[in-house]
Amino acid sequence: MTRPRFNRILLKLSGEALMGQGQFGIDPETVKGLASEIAAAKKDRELCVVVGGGNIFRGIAAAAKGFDRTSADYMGMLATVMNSLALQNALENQGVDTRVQSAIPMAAVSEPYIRRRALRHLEKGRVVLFAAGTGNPYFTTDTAAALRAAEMGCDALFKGTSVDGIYTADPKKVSGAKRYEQLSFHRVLSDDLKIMDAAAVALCRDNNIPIVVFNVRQPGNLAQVLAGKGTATIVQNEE
Ligand SMILES: Nc1ncnc2c1ncn2[C@@H]1O[C@H](COP(=O)(O)OP(=O)(O)OP(=O)(O)O)[C@@H](O)[C@H]1O
Ligand SMILES: O=c1ccn([C@@H]2O[C@H](COP(=O)(O)O)[C@@H](O)[C@H]2O)c(=O)[nH]1
Repeated sequence: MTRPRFNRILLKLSGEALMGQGQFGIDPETVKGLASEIAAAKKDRELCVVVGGGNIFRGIAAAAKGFDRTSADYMGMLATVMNSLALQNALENQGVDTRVQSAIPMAAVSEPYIRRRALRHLEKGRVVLFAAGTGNPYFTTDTAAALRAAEMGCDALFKGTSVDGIYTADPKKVSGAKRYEQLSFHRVLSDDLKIMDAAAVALCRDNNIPIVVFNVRQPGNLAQVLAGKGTATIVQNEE
């Protein structure tokens, strides 16, 4: 199947994509590799990025162990700021102009999120990294990615994760699960395919933003998938 070409995209990177072979945290070599793939991708399109925080802190996991959920979620959002700064640093080392905008104002380390300013950065060819998720607890960075993709008028949301698409069930738990090549938003929601939270999927559906799910931990895959090749699942509205 040939996938369409997109000119302004939002790339959502799972926090785990920054861990490398480790079980936790940020691996500088891995971040450098990701940055060079993003630098190449940037040459042909406008690009914004949202990075998750799962390599450092997940609010819901901490809440299950007795943490106050809202405090834990704020800690999770702070984790995404660290990841964004790490990626910004690696991108700038490769000569890519970037700005980090945080949904939780943090004047010493980033710009606050200002939609019109972010749009201007994109027009000037800068990569904009949106940090701190939506700025609200009880959300995820997938929802933040869908929200910012809608606000920035992105043509598509590319979700780079540790699986190469959407399966009939979680492939890490169900060995016989089958991968879909394409799917409707309706199907993702009605079959409760937990690749993204429902709020993010519904936001993309309502704003007609296709979602492309691919494995970003496989080197070189981002370029392949952006070129409409490689293994991925595309989610879009039915004709
Ligand atoms: N139907 C499905 N098809 C594919 N993957 C699925 C499905 N259901 C659940 N998953 C799981 O969804 C996960 C997607 O994780 P994702 O990258 O979104 O993590 P995240 O929480 O956004 O990132 P982070 O690491 O930043 O917290 C995969 O690891 C996969 O195991
Ligand atoms: O809008 C948001 C986004 C994120 N969080 C918290 O951050 C962590 C890490 O994000 P992931 O999407 O899991 O990578 C998340 O578990 C939440 O605790 C948030 O509260 N609001």
